[in-house]
Amino acid sequence: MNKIIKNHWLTYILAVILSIGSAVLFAMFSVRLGTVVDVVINQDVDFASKILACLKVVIGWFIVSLLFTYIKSKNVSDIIRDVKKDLYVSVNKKEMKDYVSKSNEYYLNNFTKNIDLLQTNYLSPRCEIVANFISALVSIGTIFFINWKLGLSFVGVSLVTIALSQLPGVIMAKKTNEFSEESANYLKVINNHLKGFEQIKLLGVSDIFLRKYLDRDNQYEKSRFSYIFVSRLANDLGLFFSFFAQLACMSIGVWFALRGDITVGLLISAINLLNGVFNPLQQLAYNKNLMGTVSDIMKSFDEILSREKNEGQLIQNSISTISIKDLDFKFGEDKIIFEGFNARFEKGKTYAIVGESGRGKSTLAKLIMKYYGSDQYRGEIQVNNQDINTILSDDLYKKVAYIQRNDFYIDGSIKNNIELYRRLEANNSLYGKLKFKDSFLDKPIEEGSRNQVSTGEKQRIDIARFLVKDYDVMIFDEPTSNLDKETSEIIFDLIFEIKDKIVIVITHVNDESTLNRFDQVIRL
Ligand SMILES: Nc1ncnc2c1ncn2[C@@H]1O[C@H](COP(=O)(O)OP(=O)(O)OP(=O)(O)O)[C@@H](O)[C@H]1O
Repeated sequence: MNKIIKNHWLTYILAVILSIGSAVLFAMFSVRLGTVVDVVINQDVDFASKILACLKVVIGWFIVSLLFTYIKSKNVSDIIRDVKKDLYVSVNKKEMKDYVSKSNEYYLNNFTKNIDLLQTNYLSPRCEIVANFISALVSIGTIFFINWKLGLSFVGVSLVTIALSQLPGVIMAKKTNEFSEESANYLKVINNHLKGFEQIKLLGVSDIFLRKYLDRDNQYEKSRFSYIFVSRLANDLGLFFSFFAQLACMSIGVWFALRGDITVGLLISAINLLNGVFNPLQQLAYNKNLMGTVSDIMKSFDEILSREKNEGQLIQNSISTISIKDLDFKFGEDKIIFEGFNARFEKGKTYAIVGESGRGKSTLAKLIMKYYGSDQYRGEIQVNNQDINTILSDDLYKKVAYIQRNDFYIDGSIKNNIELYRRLEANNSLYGKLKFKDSFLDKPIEEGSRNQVSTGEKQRIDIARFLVKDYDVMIFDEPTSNLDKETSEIIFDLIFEIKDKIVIVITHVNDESTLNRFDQVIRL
């Protein structure tokens, strides 16, 4: 994160320079305002030129402040754009095992809510805090210039104000984290309920799910309330301390004027300069508290951004064997899936993996596809006698296809959904074998019309996405589960047409005639 932020040092420095300019012009305006008052009191003839000088400074201040706001916004939006880009790239470069260890909503929350919090609670305050500090410094410096004793007294009062304004920072940090966490939980529930809309409706369980939703939303809104309240409270407390401080400073100023240490005009200048001290100081304390709230969010970004180097060897030659040796694997402490399991798959042969539901058929495919790390199982999984953990994952996925049911679609035609933006050669014979007519391939599958594609058709789309490319190994996970007998036979015919590859089919089909077509049937 810090690296991305540092990359935008130029706009940040520019913003700092402009904030110095704005503070200096504000101080100049305050001093000139005092001279205008003194001119009036002394009935000087130079009144018009003093007013004009004052006006020029105000216009200058406005232009510089406008530029500051523009550059600050640019700095913030450029950083946000880069953070999001890096997050997207990092998520896509994650190893399968790392990605699936977190929920989709965890990532979604980081791309949305946490990005917003990064902007409001860190990047914007980060620019403003410097402007706040500089404004306070220049204004106090100018007061020193008017009268150093007055300046010294103001510094004392300011320091006390800053110290008191820090108090709510710790609570603010806690409430921000709670708000972010509750947002992720909320996203999870709402996302799931929307996905399950049809089931909820058809089962008539809307009321139950409404209650579940309200429970979760209640937690979320409570955390939002605490977050907003504590943030506002911090701001109001800052204002409260600042009012007291201004009152104290003003009293000190009047006392100096009464003693004749400063003129009435300079007293007015000093009082106006107090705006350049206390508003920014109050903002500074508030911004500092805000910036302290995002440390957990930053850690979360860093966690996503941290990329294990995608290292590993390429698979030498085309894949001729996959061996599983003495595999022990369990979920949690007691759900044993494999114990001393051995299997060997060879090029040119077809394998059926059968077994009752929940035995671990898909888990076996996922182990080969590195969904689980080597620290999660014992034994060895080898491709061409190379341990899969030493193999570059992307190379594995280039050579091994794992075809499973999924609901990933892009807006476009069925053909676009098979091709998924890849430049592929025409596959008319494959489409013909899969019974895809031209009218079907051109059919739109956009948001809203997805229900117009049947489950069996979707299943064939899933299969076609992989069959259009050349792989050494093809693992089909229940390729015919939603297909009629005739289409199932077409799919099996297609599968058995595949030559010179390792073909593994996870299936519930148990008719002997189909199973007999495989070279080996592995029963789990
Ligand atoms: N990430 C996980 N955490 C905990 N348990 C899991 C996880 N993934 C799967 N399981 C459990 O492990 C068991 C094996 O799952 P798997 O999907 O491999 O079964 P399967 O043999 O393919 O079943 P089916 O034929 O029903 O698809 C199941 O009981 C499943 O509930």
